Amino acid sequence: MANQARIPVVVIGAAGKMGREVIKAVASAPDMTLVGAIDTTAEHQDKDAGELAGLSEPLEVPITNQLESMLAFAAQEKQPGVMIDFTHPDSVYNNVRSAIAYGIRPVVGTTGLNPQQIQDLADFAEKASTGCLIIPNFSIGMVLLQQAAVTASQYFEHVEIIELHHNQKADAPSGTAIQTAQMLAELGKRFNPPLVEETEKIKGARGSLADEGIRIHSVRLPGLIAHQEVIFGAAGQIYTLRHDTSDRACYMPGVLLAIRKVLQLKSLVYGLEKIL
Ligand SMILES: NC(=O)C1=CN([C@@H]2O[C@H](COP(=O)(O)OP(=O)(O)OC[C@H]3O[C@@H](n4cnc5c(N)ncnc54)[C@H](OP(=O)(O)O)[C@@H]3O)[C@@H](O)[C@H]2O)C=CC1
Ligand SMILES: O=C(O)C1=N[C@H](C(=O)O)C[C@H](O)C1
Repeated sequence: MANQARIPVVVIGAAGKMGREVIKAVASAPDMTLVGAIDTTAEHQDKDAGELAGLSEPLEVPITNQLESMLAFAAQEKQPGVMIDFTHPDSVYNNVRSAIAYGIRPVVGTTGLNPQQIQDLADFAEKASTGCLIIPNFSIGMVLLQQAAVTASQYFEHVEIIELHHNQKADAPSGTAIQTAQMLAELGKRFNPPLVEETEKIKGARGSLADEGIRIHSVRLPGLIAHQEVIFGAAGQIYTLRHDTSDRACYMPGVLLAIRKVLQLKSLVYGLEKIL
């Protein structure tokens, strides 16, 4: 495919665990080309993004911390550009606003945006008539788990979520667990009616309380990547749904799909299940 016809992609968080994986995936996609690799880590400035990601050949795209100038550069490409964000909950909101301001479509993997921030970004994307995707989890297995959980929640009154992640994760609960709880809460029924008055002898023992009485428990340990259980209970039975990741490559088909789909959108869409 001629270079002009490829989707120009900017990766922000390029030196991180997910950013490196995305760079490899974009480099191997026949319809995409990496035009920018942004990361604030001082020790990685000016390194070749491909080499940093572990590719045998350089991509001739240096890591830079200059977001605005990189967005301005991408905006000059003939094809509409996409920025994929895997950074940090503290920076993602401003990154996305900047991308939209330059006409670059954001695909957001970073979790930790609060509901007000998501609404603000939706309003901003709508006004700019620009596609934007916020995807708390890019793996197909998690979409299937969530669908099964929604089905089960029609028949169970008691449910708790346990999410388990590596201990370099900044936000808790995970974006995926929050989204899963939201999906169950959308049914409009209250879960976990109390049978006794509970006392937490140590604060937080019963986890965090999401909408409609759904509890989320967060585990952080080295050795984990990303895992989630949704546990339903009823008299005499337990129904457990579990998803495990063993390699961040599991997110890449979803990431590439999102890069292609965001170009067809004119507003903000939340969740991988909406674009499958
Ligand atoms: N949606 C999904 O399917 C998935 C989402 N995630 C989410 O993606 C995010 C990133 O995860 P992960 O890759 O593991 O994290 P990492 O910490 O490994 O990578 C983040 C990178 O972004 C850099 N960074 C931070 N702030 C900025 C900024 N303002 N501009 C440019 N670069 C910046 C960091 O630099 P420094 O370290 O120097 O701060 C780091 O190199 C998290 O929110 C995580 O929850 C993760 C996996 C899957
Ligand atoms: O930080 C991670 O690793 C992950 N973050 C996302 C989340 O918060 O849900 C997605 C996945 O769980 C991996």
